Amino acid sequence: MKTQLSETILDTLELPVMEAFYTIQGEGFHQGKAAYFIRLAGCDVGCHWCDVKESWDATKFPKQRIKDVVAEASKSNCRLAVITGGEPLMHNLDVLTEALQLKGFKVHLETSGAHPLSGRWDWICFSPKKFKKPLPGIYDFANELKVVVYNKSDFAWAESFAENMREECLLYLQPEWSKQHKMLPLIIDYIKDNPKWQVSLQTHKYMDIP
Ligand SMILES: C[S@@+](CC[C@H](N)C(=O)[O-])C[C@H]1O[C@@H](n2cnc3c(N)ncnc32)[C@H](O)[C@@H]1O
Ligand SMILES: Nc1nc2[nH]cc(C(=O)O)c2c(=O)[nH]1
Ligand code: SF4
Ligand SMILES: [Mg+2]
Repeated sequence: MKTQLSETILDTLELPVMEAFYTIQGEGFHQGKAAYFIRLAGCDVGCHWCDVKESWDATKFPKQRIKDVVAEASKSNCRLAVITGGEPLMHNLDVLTEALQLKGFKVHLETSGAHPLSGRWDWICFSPKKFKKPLPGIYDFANELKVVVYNKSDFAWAESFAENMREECLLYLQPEWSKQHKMLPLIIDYIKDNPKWQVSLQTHKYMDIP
């Protein structure tokens, strides 16, 4: 079994990092856990309600060596890394995930699934988008499906994905932040009628943390 990545690879490979920060995972199954977030730049999906549009243009952010990104992450107290973006799967994530795992991290992914899956993951949160269709390759690997609900038609759209997921995949409905007041009551009623679903709120926004 390989236990070390070659120094040459770690010295050479770079990724565009918009920001990296130590916080609490605010969403989904792991909500409430301390986690080190690595937000990779670049996204071509174009959700009009995206809460991190600054991440879309990867050229705005300098590339960082994977070695340095992992060294920074290792200074945090936790051993849970969340790779998000932007759309992280626009980049090959094999080396980043392996390097983090070799430092003892569990590595979680936040993705729209619109690009081919790379990397080895301890947890995958799949959040499909209408604006660029996901690739079906992600269906068999997702641990949670987290659908953002922006309007009423999104419930039927969410079901169309749920039926493709593995039996053990957890199902979450998350209100779009600006539509929370309108959509949360509908989500609550929907889940009471369809209890295979659970609510996911962006709890970090209530806690006013990154
Ligand atoms: C910014 S995205 C980055 C990862 C990836 N591009 C994706 O969309 O899954 C991280 C998570 O935030 C969710 N999200 C983005 N904007 C949101 C908003 N305005 N309200 C609720 N959830 C939002 C996304 O659906 C995704 O689950
Ligand atoms: N605290 C916190 N939790 C999160 N869970 C998913 C996030 C993301 O932007 O991917 C996110 C985020 O931006 N902050
Ligand atoms: S896929 Fe993710 S990062 Fe890209 S626009 Fe949509 S929510 Fe934002
Ligand atoms: Mg976020």
